[in-house]
Amino acid sequence: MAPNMLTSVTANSTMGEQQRKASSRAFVTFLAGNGDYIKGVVGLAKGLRKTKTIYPLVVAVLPDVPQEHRNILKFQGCIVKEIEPVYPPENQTQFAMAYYVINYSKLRIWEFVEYNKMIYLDGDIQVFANIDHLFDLPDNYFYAVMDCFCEKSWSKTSQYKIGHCQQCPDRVQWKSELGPKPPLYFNAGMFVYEPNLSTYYDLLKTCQQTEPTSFAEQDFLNMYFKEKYKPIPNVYNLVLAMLWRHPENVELEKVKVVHYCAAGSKPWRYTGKEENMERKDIKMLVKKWWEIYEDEKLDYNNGVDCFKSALVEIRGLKFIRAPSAA
Ligand SMILES: O=c1ccn([C@@H]2O[C@H](COP(=O)(O)OP(=O)(O)O[C@H]3O[C@H](CO)[C@H](O)[C@H](O)[C@H]3O)[C@@H](O)[C@H]2O)c(=O)[nH]1
Ligand SMILES: O[C@H]1[C@H](O)[C@@H](O)[C@H](O)[C@@H](O)[C@H]1O
Ligand SMILES: [Mn+2]
Repeated sequence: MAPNMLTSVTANSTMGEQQRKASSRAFVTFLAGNGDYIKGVVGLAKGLRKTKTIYPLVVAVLPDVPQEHRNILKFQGCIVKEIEPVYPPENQTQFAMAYYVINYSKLRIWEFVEYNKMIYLDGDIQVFANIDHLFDLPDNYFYAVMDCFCEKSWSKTSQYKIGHCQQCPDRVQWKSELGPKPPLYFNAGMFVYEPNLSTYYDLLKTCQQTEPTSFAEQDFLNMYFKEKYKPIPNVYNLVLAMLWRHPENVELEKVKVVHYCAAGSKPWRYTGKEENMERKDIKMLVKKWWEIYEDEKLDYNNGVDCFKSALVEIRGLKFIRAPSAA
C-alpha cells in the first residue's frame, strides 16, 4: 500500500488555528537587480522549506528584477510582490557599501498589511533550524540581533575608532566625551516586525527628513525603532565576523540562522581568498549553504505540493501517513 494516503478529516480547531496563523504570518526578503542575489533567495526558500516552516516566503522585488528571475522564485513556491524603490534625500554620504542605497526600499515591507506579523531575512541569510516560534513573541516590539562594530566597514564610526563594541562593552568602554552612550544597535539583515500602514507612512515621511548615513536604512531603522527594539540571541542572525571578533559569544552548534555578510563570504561568490575566509568554520558554513541550494528534494514540487495545499485550503483535507505495511 502507498505509504502516503490522502485521508479526509473534519477540520478541527487546532488545524483551523494553524491555518489562521499560517495565513496571517510570513517570512519576507528583498531582491533588487538582475545579479546573483537571486541565488541567495532561492537558497533561502529551500532552507526555510527544509526547516518545515508552516509560513510562506514573500519576496519584495524591485521593478528591475527580470521576469525570468521572478518565475524562478514562483517555481520555488515564493510569493513575489513588486515594490517601488525608495530613494533617500540627496546628500554627500558615502555608504559603507555604495549599493546600500537600494536597501531603503526595504521600508516598503511595512505596507504588507495582509500579514499581521513578518520576519524579514536578507537574501544572504540561511536558516538551518525552524524559527517559527519567533512569530509568537509579544507584539509591539521590534526584535533583532545586536550587531558587531569591529569590522573595517565600521571604520568611520567613533565606536570603531576607539575600539568599543557592544558585543564586549567592557573591553574598551564608551567615552563620555564622545557624547551620550549610543543605544543598542541591531543588524537589519533579520528582524521580526508588524506591518502597519500608519507606521509605513511615518517611516517614509521620517526617512525623507533624515540625513542618510553609512549604513543606510539599517542606521535609519535603528534610530526609528530605538524605543521598541528588543535584542534576541545571536543564534537568530549570526553575523559571521562574530566568529573571529567575539568567539566567546558564539555557540556555533546552536546557531539557527547564519548571515553571510562578511566580505567574501557570500556562498555563491565564495573563493576563499579574502581575509578570514580560509577558516574551517567558514568553509563548513559555506558548504552547508551549498548542500541546501543543490538539494533537488528541497525544490518546491509544483505537482504534489500545489495539489496538497489546494485541497487543504478548499476542503479541510489533511494528509496522514498510513501504516507502512497494512
Ligand atoms: O544587488 C543587490 C544587493 C542587495 N540585495 C538585497 O539586499 C540585501 C542587503 O544587502 P547585503 O546582504 O549585501 O547587505 P549586508 O548584509 O552587508 O548589509 C546589512 O546592512 C545593509 C545596510 O543597507 C542592510 O541593512 C542589510 O539588510 C544588512 O544586512 C541582500 O541580502 C539582498 O536581499 C539585492 O537583492 N541585490
Ligand atoms: O550591515 C553591516 C554589514 O552586514 C557588514 O558586513 C557588517 O560588518 C556589519 O556589522 C553590518 O552592520
Ligand atoms: Mn546581508
